[in-house]
Amino acid sequence: MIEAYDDILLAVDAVSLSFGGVRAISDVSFDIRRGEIRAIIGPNGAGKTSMLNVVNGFYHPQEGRITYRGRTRARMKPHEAAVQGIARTFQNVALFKGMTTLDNIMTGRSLKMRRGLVWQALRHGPALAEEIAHRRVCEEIIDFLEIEHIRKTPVGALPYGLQKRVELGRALAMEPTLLLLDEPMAGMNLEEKEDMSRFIVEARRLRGLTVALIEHDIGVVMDLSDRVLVLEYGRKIADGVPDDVKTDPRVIAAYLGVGR
Ligand SMILES: Nc1ncnc2c1ncn2[C@@H]1O[C@H](COP(=O)(O)OP(=O)(O)OP(=O)(O)O)[C@@H](O)[C@H]1O
Repeated sequence: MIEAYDDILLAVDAVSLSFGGVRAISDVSFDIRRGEIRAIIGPNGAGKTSMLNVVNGFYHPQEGRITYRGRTRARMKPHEAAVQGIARTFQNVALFKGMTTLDNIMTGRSLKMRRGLVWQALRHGPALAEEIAHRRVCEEIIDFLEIEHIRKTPVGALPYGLQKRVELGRALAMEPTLLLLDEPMAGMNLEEKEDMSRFIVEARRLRGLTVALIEHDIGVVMDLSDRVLVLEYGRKIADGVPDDVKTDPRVIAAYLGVGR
């Protein structure tokens, strides 16, 4: 298991984010501990995706601070997030649809490739050795995610559930410290959700990952997560272990009870 479970990997402190007149996030603070699976839930429009975009540097909050691995950041671009070990998947799958599963997962390695494009194109000498090493990492991920049978299939031809799995593979290929998953099980049937849950738990165990995920399926969230942050209209209304959050009257009123 993870040794430093109590360490804070990421702290969000009094963050507020507006788009023109729309306040997407209002004064939200929470943290993510190293090695935990942290869920962010809430009704539609609660600010969940905006929060992931703040964490990975895609949006810059007007107020508040983000501290990652002990360093408080000013502004950060998404590609810097990747360099710092933050990877993410998207609500609507963002893969190269004409490329195969293997090639899509290989794109997750691009930051780790040391040889330039010319060397890569020549596929010769050190560049070839490097490519083989990257391929090996990707093949291991393909085995791990049980998608060997589709490794040469263009992802556009795959059912949605498998595309989500390939997207997870690409994120894992980045060998992140913090993995952000935006609705990893949306549109999946029960069996696919169980598979995805298993992969997330195993990725955490085997790779020492920390995971933050947005998910609407409350059953999955409560089973999978160590702690759950609940947002409503951009505000934090609850934060704690699943058993406490489940029974919190504000959460029941805002989210669980009315099925919005
Ligand atoms: N780029 C943007 N420009 C303007 N408004 C935005 C933008 N992104 C989000 N918003 C607004 O901010 C609020 C929070 O949106 P966000 O997508 O973060 O919520 P969410 O909880 O992820 O919702 P959902 O569950 O529907 O994905 C909403 O009112 C939304 O319309």
